[in-house]
Amino acid sequence: MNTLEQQLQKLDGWERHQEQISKTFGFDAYLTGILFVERLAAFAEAVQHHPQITIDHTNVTIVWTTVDEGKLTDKDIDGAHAADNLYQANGQ
Ligand SMILES: C[C@H](O)[C@H](O)[C@H]1CNC2=NC(N)=NC(=O)C2=N1
Repeated sequence: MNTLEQQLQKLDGWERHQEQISKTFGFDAYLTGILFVERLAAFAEAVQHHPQITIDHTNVTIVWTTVDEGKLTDKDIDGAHAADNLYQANGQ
């Protein structure tokens, strides 16, 4: 059985801060980062689970937590994998 802790350990480069996980993605151009944000936003709408997103020029920081439950859940793990997959698909 995969506990949340085990799933968190499988994530690459995500930092845990209490009941949040975050990762900063770097891009070679501002609009490449914006494209990543658009794709992640489409994912978020599809699954109705939305990350905090901070855009700082070519760096995009994603924070996942499950607001309704006030804690980390499987939805946040799924969101982290989705962000990683979209980042790779972007050719970064
Ligand atoms: C009704 C709606 O699906 C919920 O309010 C969703 C929307 N998006 C959400 N996003 C996040 N990050 N956490 C939530 O608990 C959450 N709840």
